[in-house]
Amino acid sequence: MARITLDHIRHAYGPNPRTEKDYSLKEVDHEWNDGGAYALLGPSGCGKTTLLNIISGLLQPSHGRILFDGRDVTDLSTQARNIAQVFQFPVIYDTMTVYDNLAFPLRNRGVAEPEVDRRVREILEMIDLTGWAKRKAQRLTADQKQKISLGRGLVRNDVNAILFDEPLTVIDPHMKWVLRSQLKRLHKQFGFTMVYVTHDQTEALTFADKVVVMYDGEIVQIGTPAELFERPSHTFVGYFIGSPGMNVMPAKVAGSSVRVGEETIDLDYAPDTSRAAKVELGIRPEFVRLGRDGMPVSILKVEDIGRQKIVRARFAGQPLAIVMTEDAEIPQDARISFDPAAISIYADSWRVGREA
Ligand SMILES: Nc1ncnc2c1ncn2[C@@H]1O[C@H](COP(=O)(O)OP(=O)(O)OP(=O)(O)O)[C@@H](O)[C@H]1O
Repeated sequence: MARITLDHIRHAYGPNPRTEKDYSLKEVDHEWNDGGAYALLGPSGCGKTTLLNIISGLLQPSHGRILFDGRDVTDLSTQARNIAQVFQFPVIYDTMTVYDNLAFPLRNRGVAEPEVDRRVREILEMIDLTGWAKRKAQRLTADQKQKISLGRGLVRNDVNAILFDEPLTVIDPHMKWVLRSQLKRLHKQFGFTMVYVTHDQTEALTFADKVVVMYDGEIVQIGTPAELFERPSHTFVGYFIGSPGMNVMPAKVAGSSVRVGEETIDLDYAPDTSRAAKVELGIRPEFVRLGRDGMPVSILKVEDIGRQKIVRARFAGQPLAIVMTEDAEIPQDARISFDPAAISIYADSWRVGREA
């Protein structure tokens, strides 16, 4: 497995890119750890596949270099990069048996038959197709074929990295959960470097140690699931991670206090927003306290979602979501306060840290 260095990578699909807007992938300059499980998460069109294809060698970046364990592989083909890939739709040989499909990547590399057999049986069990080993792949359902693709991606343990591009899209919801947990287990057991593209936050948060959130051709945050939840670096991360997403409201900062509408909230630090055209306050619905003390709020609606309820309210002229436990009481004349440690201030959409 390999450490992957993305050295000032940028990509434009069209010729002669001039402005930032011409780049489908804006500058990425990061190092991803050997044995790390990374998820690339973001909405459709944000550049996830572009970045994955640059890592795999299907696409040459317009600028920058890519290194595996310090070795420049920018000009190498996918095959020479020694990478396994699993795509959204099955890539298998229909006329071969399930067993032979899984054995193919190993036999291709000259692995001895007893070892081929051991690995293939292990994978067959993992993807729950042991009973189908001798069947021709063409007889299988789309779901089963995709499991073979996944198996082919995992069967070799000498690859530099395994890249997954939305691999579970065609898999049914229960099996999705099973396979995701197995991927996680395999990662722990073998320490593969894995990069997993998805637009589904649950998939990203359960699979990865580090989630790479992309928005509009840019990486806006790389963090553990907890970091993305507690300290979203960009308002987009706040919206995109969590359900409901973070409350983001226009604000004005003066020293160590912040105004939202007519309300003033004290902070325990003084964020520097002096150069920002747009200043916002972010607070996750889980960290808004609703009770008898604090600032006035009008309650519009209460949604019961099982063990929790979501209160839809209006605060200082802005919509506000509040998450409460199922049994929490909502008083007649409800008021709110924000957990000071959970308030984030954003200057032109980027979080201004407490150290600022
Ligand atoms: N071959 C191409 N030629 C021109 N533009 C492209 C090409 N492939 C992608 N793009 C553009 O690059 C941007 C990023 O696309 P990309 O496929 O990387 O996003 P994505 O996050 O993987 O989206 P999705 O989840 O829909 O696959 C989009 O604006 C897309 O239209």
